[in-house]
Amino acid sequence: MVTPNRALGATSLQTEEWTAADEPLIELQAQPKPQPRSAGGVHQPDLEAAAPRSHTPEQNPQAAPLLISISAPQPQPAMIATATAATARYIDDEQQPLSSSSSPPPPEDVDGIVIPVPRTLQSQLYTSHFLSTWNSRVFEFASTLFLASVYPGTLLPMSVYALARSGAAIVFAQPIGSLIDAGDRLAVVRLSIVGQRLAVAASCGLFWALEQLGSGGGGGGGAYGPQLKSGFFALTVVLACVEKLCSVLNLVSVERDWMVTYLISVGYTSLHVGLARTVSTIFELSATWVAPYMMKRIGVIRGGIWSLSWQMIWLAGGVTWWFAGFHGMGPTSAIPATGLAVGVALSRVGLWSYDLCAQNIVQDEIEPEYRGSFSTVEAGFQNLFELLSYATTIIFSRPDQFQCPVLISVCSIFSLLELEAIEDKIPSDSLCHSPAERERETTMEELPMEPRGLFWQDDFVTAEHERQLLHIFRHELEWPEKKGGSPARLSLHYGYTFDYKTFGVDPDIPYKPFPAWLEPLIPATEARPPDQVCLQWYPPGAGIPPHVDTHSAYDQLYALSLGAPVVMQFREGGSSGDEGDRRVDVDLTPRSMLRMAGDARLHWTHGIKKRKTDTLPDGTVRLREERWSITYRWLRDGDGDGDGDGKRECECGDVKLCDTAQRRSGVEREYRWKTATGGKDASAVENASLGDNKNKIG
Ligand SMILES: O=C(O)CCC(=O)C(=O)O
Ligand SMILES: [Fe+2]
Repeated sequence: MVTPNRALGATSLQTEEWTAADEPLIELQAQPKPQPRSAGGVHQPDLEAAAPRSHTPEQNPQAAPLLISISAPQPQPAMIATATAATARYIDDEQQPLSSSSSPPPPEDVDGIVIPVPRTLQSQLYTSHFLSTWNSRVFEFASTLFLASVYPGTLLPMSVYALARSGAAIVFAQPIGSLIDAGDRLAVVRLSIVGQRLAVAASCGLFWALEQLGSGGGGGGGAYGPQLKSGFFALTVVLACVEKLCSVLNLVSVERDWMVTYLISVGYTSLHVGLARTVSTIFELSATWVAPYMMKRIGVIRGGIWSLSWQMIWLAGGVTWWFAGFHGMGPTSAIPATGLAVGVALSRVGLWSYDLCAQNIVQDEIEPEYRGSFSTVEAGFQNLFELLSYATTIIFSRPDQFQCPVLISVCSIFSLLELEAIEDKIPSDSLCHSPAERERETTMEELPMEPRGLFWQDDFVTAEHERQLLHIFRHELEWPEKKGGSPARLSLHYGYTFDYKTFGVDPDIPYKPFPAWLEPLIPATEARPPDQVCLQWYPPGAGIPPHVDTHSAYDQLYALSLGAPVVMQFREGGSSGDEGDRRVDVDLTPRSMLRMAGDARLHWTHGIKKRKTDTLPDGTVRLREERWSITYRWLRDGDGDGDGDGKRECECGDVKLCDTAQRRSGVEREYRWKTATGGKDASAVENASLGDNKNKIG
């Protein structure tokens, strides 16, 4: 479809001169930087909604996955009993919801001793657990702020700090688990609380001392200032590890048994629970292999959608099973509980896979400088849903009300998927059509404007396909070294390499086959594949000088735009210094394919100014962002003029822009370049436009 107003108006940049010197990069203005699309449309809400979410090993290495999802109900008195059961067993006689007539008898430990849990202990336990979780989260956030203020301008200390903290949780996961399993549970909870508080208090003192020492290594502390600062920092790292381990200890020792107890209360033995946990963990871990494979095959977005769908299907199945049995057998019957447990365990493959897909999208979509704030907002949402989960289980705390939190949780997950789908504008066929199939459906239309010969196609690739491509460009390709300080375009070449001395294919450089990602991007509108394809990366601020792609060498020309939009300027007849030549700006929108033919190809130059913003016709100043383009070139037939010499020649006769016309009219090569480029260095422009030297092409 032809986009109206594609041409941005021939006058908007009329007075600007186009030389490197005259084109200083416009510094970032007070333009609001486009906010990252809220989570690239796929931000990570807490999919567990009404259940505490701790599905990464780092967050909760020990907690049973099953527990996490089904532990939504607050522990009933009987549940607390086994939660703290290492040395004593309690049952609250007054409340005993699990020993109602329709329920099996309350759980007993192997010794069969049951001791009531005092209400005060229950509420203390809840309060303490709430405070521990709160403490840990606030500390995590505050420590980042402290470090940012102590070490401005570098992410290194913060990263070391966070890495050590998370690393400790992973490395010490096993010993912590053994401590919980082997020790006195109440003592372990106490140890975790005291340890966490002490670590936080000591860290605060150290942060204060670090602040006093000043930022950037200098400041206070006299001659020993820097060493002191490093020492203090090392101590804060150790304390962060202690704090993290204590918080995991607390989380696991208090929360884990809710689920275990629930399953035991419906008739599970310890062996059954152990088996269920193992199977569930295997499911979760399988996502580590499933997700990357899936992303490779169908892309991150579709991978994310498949993961969410998988999650929903199993959750729906589990919940249906559970509800079906709920009225018949009661909440404490093993069969409905097993149905729910199986559904939840299987659904978690989807949750983990989704998380991995979302991480990938965040990496690709969110600018590095926003990733920090993005992650804190994300963490905020997780905490919010966690709080909501506690709230629902406080409101619906009896086992016969357990269906309410479960229902709320599942509904939240379903509605979140709906939101994701709407926000990401997932096309209805995106689950089953490959991008390659879709992209050939449309055809090119000529833009109704001067220069004639610009053919356009919106959405040559889908947004999802584009995302996959950008991922490959960013992470899988080897780009040539960047030279110089200012933002410069980098190029990679495929197919034949053009030799500017002979104006033919360079026989010394072997044909470089098109990589798999390029194959589906070859325009199907030409009789044969292009002879040369050039992938170019434009960092913000980079451009390409005005030029015509060598007439004699190449016939038609296509350019696919990916990433951020950019304004390309066409100038009539090349710049000969007079200001009368017409200029037309064309907004190259992402995923669009442009074909240059006729006048636009032969008699107008094209180029992209080196600057950090583009001004649109309505006055909007748009910040440049990373852009990639793929240029496709077809070699002209040799001996097109029929004189038998086999030379590639162009018959357009434009002495200003055509190398054949210039050669025929005796214009010297050097001069020819200068004419075409308004006096700029010739080879620089040719290299700029057509792909640099042989070495780079490799
Ligand atoms: O980046 C583009 O879209 C066009 C690049 C170009 O003109 C060229 O490579 O010759
Ligand atoms: Fe070009």
